[in-house]
Amino acid sequence: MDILEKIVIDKRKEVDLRKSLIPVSQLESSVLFSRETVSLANALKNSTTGIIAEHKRRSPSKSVINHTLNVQDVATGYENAGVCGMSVLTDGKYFGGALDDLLLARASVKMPLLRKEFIIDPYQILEAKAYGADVILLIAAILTREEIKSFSEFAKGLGLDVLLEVHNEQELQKSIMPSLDMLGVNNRNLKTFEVSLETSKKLSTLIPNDFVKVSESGISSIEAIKKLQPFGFKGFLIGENFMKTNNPGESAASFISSLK
Ligand SMILES: O=P(O)(O)OC[C@@H](O)[C@@H](O)c1c[nH]c2ccccc12
Repeated sequence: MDILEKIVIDKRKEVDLRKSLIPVSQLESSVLFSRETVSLANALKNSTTGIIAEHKRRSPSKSVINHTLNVQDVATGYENAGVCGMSVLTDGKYFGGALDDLLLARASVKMPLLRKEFIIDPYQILEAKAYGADVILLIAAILTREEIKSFSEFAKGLGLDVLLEVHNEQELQKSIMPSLDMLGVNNRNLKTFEVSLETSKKLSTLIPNDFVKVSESGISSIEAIKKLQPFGFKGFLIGENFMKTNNPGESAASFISSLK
């Protein structure tokens, strides 16, 4: 069994437990549920830098990245750096995150927030909204075409943007549909952890131009971004490169100023 399969098995158990403890009606009556969302896709379209900065404490591929920072400080630092949006990992077991991280980030900033999660059930989309997200991630590798369609339409109905993540041509072909706002190419294979920016370049030509193209993972230099821009990428999701430092906001700020 590969790591992605393991994560999904654990996630189903976790979601069943959450559902039994917090009913949908409670999520729907939370204060943030009626908040008006801010579009990440629009922010990326209007930006010349397009950085989406991530809060990630650890990962199955790197183990500990940073366990000492306060998520509110990280969020404020990223916003001041001028990023287009922030990705907040909410998976606990494999990434050391929590839904409360999303809530705390929301309390600190106005910029678009992405709930970074292994979404396998519409309940998690309601949670995303209730905890202050503006965007959800859907991962093609763990969903059927029918699920991608129904989950993305459900999210759109709640005012959330949808970022659909693919890693190969087959995942991309099954996923293209109008209810998605952004198509992300993950340069990291979630089954083997291998990282190659060539994956973004290879798949870019197959992504129709009506989607905002995002390149995800393994980006650690300005040169990498300069190489990806000619392939039509408008968004760049960066986690470890910022989170491995003592001050992710400052590293994002200096990264963005050298990109301009
Ligand atoms: O830390 P990196 O290599 O800059 O990567 C960030 C982000 O792309 C990565 O965390 C990610 C991309 N897709 C995911 C899906 C689930 C968990 C994590 C991810």
